[in-house]
Amino acid sequence: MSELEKMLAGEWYWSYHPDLMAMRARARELFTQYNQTLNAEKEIRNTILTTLLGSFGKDLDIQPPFYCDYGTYIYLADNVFINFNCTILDYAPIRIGNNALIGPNVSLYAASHPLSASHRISKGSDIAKPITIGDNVWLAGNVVVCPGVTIGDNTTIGAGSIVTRDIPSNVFAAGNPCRVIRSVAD
Ligand SMILES: CC(=O)SCCNC(=O)CCNC(=O)[C@H](O)C(C)(C)COP(=O)(O)OP(=O)(O)OC[C@H]1O[C@@H](n2cnc3c(N)ncnc32)[C@H](O)[C@@H]1OP(=O)(O)O
Repeated sequence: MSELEKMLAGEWYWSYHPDLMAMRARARELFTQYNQTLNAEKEIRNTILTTLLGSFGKDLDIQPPFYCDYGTYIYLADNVFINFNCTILDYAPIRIGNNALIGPNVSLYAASHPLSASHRISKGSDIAKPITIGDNVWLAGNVVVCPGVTIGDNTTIGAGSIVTRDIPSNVFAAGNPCRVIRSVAD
């Protein structure tokens, strides 16, 4: 298996393989271009995002600056709004559903490393798990979503939360670690 195949299979892999570094360099060039665009330059933004992202739906609005590692593994549905300074480490697929509101300084991290220091400093010490965010979800400012987390439809995650475990649909959850605070009826 190549390092890319291992990464996408959720196995330990070496993220400094030249092929992976080249893919990340490509993403950096594209988001650097994107981050220099003006709000009125919608066609230029759309062209860059078409090259950068895995897929996206209608009416996407990403406010610069925006950062990601590959872009290729980011899949956005319709009517997604991403506010300033979002960081997405898409070493595994990251899916965001329809009508998402992503607050400022939100970070979605699919990438992780071992806690054992000797393993961490060896080659092959990277691992990634997908993140899935349902439809109509609001992640308030400064939320961090950890690898492998799924957040259900219609849920709100309060500002500053660190989401380490799955959160169900139709709730307000917050805190570090993020816990369900209450159900939210529509
Ligand atoms: C798309 C964009 O650009 S978003 C723009 C930026 N705006 C934001 O980031 C919004 C910031 N506000 C929040 O995140 C808030 O958490 C909200 C609005 C989601 C919810 O706030 P509230 O309606 O006040 O929550 P609610 O009254 O249900 O609070 C219930 C409990 O949860 C606690 N709580 C509320 N928010 C949080 C939070 N972010 N972190 C930890 N605990 C929280 C409350 O203190 C309360 O605890 P208590 O009962 O012990 O007093």
